[in-house]
Amino acid sequence: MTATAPEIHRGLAGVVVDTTEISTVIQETNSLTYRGYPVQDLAARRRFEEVAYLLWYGELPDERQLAGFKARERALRPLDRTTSELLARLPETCHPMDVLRTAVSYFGAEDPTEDDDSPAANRAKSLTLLAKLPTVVAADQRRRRGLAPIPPDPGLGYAENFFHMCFGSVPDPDVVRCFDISLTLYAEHSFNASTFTARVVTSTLSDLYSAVTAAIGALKGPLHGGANEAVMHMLTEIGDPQRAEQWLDEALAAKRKIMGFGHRVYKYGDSRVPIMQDALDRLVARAADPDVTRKAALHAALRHAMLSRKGIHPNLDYPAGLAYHLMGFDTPAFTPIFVMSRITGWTAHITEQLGHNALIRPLAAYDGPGQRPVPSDA
Ligand SMILES: CC(=O)SCCNC(=O)CCNC(=O)[C@H](O)C(C)(C)COP(=O)(O)OP(=O)(O)OC[C@H]1O[C@@H](n2cnc3c(N)ncnc32)[C@H](O)[C@@H]1OP(=O)(O)O
Ligand SMILES: O=C([O-])CC(=O)C(=O)O
Repeated sequence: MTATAPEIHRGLAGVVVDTTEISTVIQETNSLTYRGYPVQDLAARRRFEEVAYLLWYGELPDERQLAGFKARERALRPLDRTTSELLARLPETCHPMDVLRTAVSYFGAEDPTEDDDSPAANRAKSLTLLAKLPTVVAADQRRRRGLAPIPPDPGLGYAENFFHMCFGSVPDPDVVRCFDISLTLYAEHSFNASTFTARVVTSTLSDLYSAVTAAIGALKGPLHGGANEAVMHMLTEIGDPQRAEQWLDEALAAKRKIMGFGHRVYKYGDSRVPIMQDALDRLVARAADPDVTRKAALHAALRHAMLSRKGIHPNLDYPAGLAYHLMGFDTPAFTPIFVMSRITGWTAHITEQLGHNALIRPLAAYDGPGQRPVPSDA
């Protein structure tokens, strides 16, 4: 009797591995919902802190709950001296995602409750990370510019405080709003590679910091979160809107992946792109600067060329990359900013995984050499 060959799903494409209550893409409407709420409505009507609360607690906060949540987050923002000194010792040649990964690993090492995986302990750790990660990202960007860190301001909201810690000032509310929208859009996306990584680590009953450290590693790659930074490098390489089509033809002929395009789940366009593109258009319009207009024209030209050549739509990283550039952030900080937002989704999934845990351990079809004798020593 011949055994039937197992069906292989490379990259787990199309495989449903578990249930989740946190978010879903509704294919019929091409809409993403967090805990049932359409993300475009959350982005339009709520601030990122409220979205974080929703992802963790399952419901939007009332006024009192939001005030308490904000106060706790603001109080946790400062880094202690040891952490600041440790991070300042990391080589500036390393990627800022390495700094973030090291920071989270260190937060775990110094937390005496690291192995307490009760919901209350994990909620406290999640809030600590949400509060401290922007402080790490901002200090690291300033260090690379040869500038001293700026301490967090507990009087400012999450988005405003990040600008303050990066630049020593808060831009006008339109810019802050565009940034806040990007944080809402980046917060959660079901079983993407980094979230799944966090769930795999959690499924072994390892601790939250280990799961987040691993997730940061997964997000860093250019096929995932690293694409927002890669988009900016690509636009810089192309340089001129007139070159977009020729550059694309050559890149496709060389079998290059075009950064910020394509998606495992969305085949007819990422539901988050219209909202982020709208925010980007607002940033371009308010800049009223020929250089910004040229960058926006190049961005649009490449989008049109990619759609006409390959029929492939942009993903969220495409408009977010240029938007972060126009907000003044250094390109290597783009993926760390993604982490500042996605920490909410990752930790919501860690809690959910622990709530009905099953060790994640798939099978592989072996196609190596058949069994053979070990040769005797030479
Ligand atoms: C927030 C996020 O993480 S969103 C994703 C960010 N990543 C990127 O922008 C990186 C560029 N994009 C890609 O590499 C891919 O589209 C991925 C990794 C996102 C999705 O990949 P998959 O679901 O595995 O799709 P797959 O790679 O099989 O693509 C299907 C076809 O479209 C092509 N394709 C998909 N995306 C691209 C792209 N960006 N550039 C060129 N061709 C592409 C593939 O080459 C493939 O063509 P083929 O059938 O002729 O071989
Ligand atoms: O879902 C994915 O595969 C990637 C993505 O868009 C995200 O993580 O936001």
